[in-house]
Amino acid sequence: MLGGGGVNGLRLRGVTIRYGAGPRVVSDVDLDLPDGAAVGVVGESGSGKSTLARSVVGMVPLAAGEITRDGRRLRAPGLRRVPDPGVQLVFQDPHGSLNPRMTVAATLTEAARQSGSPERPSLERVGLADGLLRRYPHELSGGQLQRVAIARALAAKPKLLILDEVTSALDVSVQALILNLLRDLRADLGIGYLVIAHDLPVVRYLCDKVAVMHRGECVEQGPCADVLRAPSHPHTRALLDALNEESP
Ligand SMILES: Nc1ncnc2c1ncn2[C@@H]1O[C@H](COP(=O)(O)OP(=O)(O)OP(=O)(O)O)[C@@H](O)[C@H]1O
Repeated sequence: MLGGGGVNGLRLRGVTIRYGAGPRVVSDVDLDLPDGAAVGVVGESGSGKSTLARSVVGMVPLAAGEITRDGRRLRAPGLRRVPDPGVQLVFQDPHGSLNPRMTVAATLTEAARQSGSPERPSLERVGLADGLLRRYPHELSGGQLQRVAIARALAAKPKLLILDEVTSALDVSVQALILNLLRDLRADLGIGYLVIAHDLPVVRYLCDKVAVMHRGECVEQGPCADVLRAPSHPHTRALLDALNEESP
């Protein structure tokens, strides 16, 4: 069923989320990610960024609104979770997101099988040597694990990767390498990103547009250059101050 009017890319309209009978933690959010676009979502802790990201892949249900991709309704209240391999989520903590009892090769083979892909995603694509295929997660560094998690997400040949604080758990020097990798992947594969981040330089590095969340609402969105340099909303200014943002 078409819910998004045949529009290309991911579209969120009126997305509202609550956990159980609790208060709304995301309220009436509209967001557009045309194919290949990279959009950041920033906001203080608890503002609903991760919840919004999880709703896109169907991990949390919507209380109101809808999410469509290429005009196909994926998420809406009461709608059974529609699988969409075109959107993959990469988590903050690669230790928690990879099965500790599976080798890298087994993890990637399993991801390929689940997505119906004939071939295992390549480690070279994410800057790792094939020699790591036989290792288990505990034998890898945080940066290597995050690269494996990214390779796994690429198995389904997604149009969009949701990156939920993917560099936050890593050392600063490793963060830069992962950001370079993500930028290269986008340039080479044309995939889009929805980047959830505390860190505004991360968003500025990876994204064209940014949306600012405050207490579950999207209070401002627009090109990074406009929003991060000359925010119009007081909460964006407060967020920039809180993060000790330096003038570019
Ligand atoms: N599983 C859950 N059950 C109940 N409430 C939850 C759950 N997960 C998150 N929340 C609440 O939803 C609100 C939004 O949390 P969320 O993690 O989406 O925010 P966030 O902006 O991603 O924060 P952070 O940057 O700290 O990760 C918070 O008030 C949080 O306590």
